[in-house]
Amino acid sequence: MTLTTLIKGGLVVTAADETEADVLVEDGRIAAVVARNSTAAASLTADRTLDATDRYVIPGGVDAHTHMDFPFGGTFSSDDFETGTRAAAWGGTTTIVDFAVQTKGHALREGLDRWHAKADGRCAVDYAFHMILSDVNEGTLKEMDALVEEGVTSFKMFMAYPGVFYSDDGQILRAMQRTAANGGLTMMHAENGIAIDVLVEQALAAGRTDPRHHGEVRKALLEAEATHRAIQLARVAGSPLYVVHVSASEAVEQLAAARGMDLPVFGETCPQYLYLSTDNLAEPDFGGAKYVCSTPLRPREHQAALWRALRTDDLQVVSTDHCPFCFTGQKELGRGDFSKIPNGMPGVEHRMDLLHQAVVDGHLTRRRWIDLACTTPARMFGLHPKKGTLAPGADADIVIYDPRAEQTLSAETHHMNVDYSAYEGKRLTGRVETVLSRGEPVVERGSYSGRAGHGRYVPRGICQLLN
Ligand SMILES: NC(=O)NCCC(=O)O
Ligand SMILES: [Zn+2]
Ligand SMILES: [Zn+2]
Repeated sequence: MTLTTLIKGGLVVTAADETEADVLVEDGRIAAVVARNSTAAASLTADRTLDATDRYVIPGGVDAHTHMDFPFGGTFSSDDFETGTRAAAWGGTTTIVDFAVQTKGHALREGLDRWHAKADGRCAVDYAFHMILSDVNEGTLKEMDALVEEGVTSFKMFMAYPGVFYSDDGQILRAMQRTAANGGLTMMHAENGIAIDVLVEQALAAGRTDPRHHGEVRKALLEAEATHRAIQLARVAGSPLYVVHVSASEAVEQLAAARGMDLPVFGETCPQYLYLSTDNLAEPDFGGAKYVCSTPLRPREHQAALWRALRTDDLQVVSTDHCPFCFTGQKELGRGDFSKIPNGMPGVEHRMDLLHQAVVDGHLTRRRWIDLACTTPARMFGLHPKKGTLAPGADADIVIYDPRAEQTLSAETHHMNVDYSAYEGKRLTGRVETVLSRGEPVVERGSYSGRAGHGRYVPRGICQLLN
């Protein structure tokens, strides 16, 4: 017999509402959300009661952009599915959507099977996959239809990284035409990689080898240009478009203009672009390498545009792009040549808290916090209403959140498998207290009770934001 759980006394916050309500969980699903002043609330009983007095009760986070055990620059990201999903659970994220990789010259199926093998039996929370297209050809295009049918409904392409993941405009157009026909969503890493490589070569030839030059050569205008081009290609193909890790205000302008024309164009940013900047990339003694990611961190002036776009819905999702590499032995591969620093930063554990801090600081409302971190990612990637909300029938992925707890982020205390924190010493108000994944406690009042293998693969439907 399965246990029933009653979460009592909290403020239930969803993207749509804030209600003093109690939440009843049965068989891993939400059975009822009952307003506290109703007669029904008085008669609710369960095998186990969790006290949420003075706490928020929110949906588990949906992080739609992670890279566990991801190959880059001759190494692999340092979190695998076991350590990465455990850290996600600690941070109140109960679903991740990771990127399976097609290797050049190989089938999508081969890459997807490899990602299933990496994740199967290892995850602490539920997971799904996008597919990275590294080699768009006739075979790839045919396979895309089958993947959409089986629940891998989004495909990432790269206008960056020539010779590695890069697709040219013709390949991009063909793949977009395919998603226009099969209901898939095209995701784009929008940076002009061909032009960037020229600037990289020139910088290195001039002796500009430090990490800060990574930010300088990956120019905001080259993000904006690629964003513009991706939008026009999507228009020609008649396909929806989701631009990942947007960091430049000029790229936001492109998205806003497209959305102003009612085009099905969406965008995501990440906490690192909201809180960190080129100042971090300039940290001495190669310290800037910790912050090398692409798109790169930008000068602080870009942040206001990103916060504004999150409020006005020109950006709809905040994901982490969690792709950690240890400083020792991994980031160090690029000492003396910034182009050899593996690209990516850790973050899967801190997204919910960093966005709650945005509520504290007045950038976002509580409901918008939940919308950006839980509900819209679930709808964008075909997981709603099973994931991303608190409503009868939804999976009981629930976080009890203490909005007044104080914490200081540090590599000493985080749970990600990486030897530094991008936010070392940052003080935050608010903290995840208890996390349920399909009704099972995975974090209980600050101690871990999850297990590898609890997390299940979730096939996805198509994007739910299209008319
Ligand atoms: N973002 C990053 O620097 N690394 C991960 C790969 C990608 O998303 O481009
Ligand atoms: Zn990318
Ligand atoms: Zn990424």
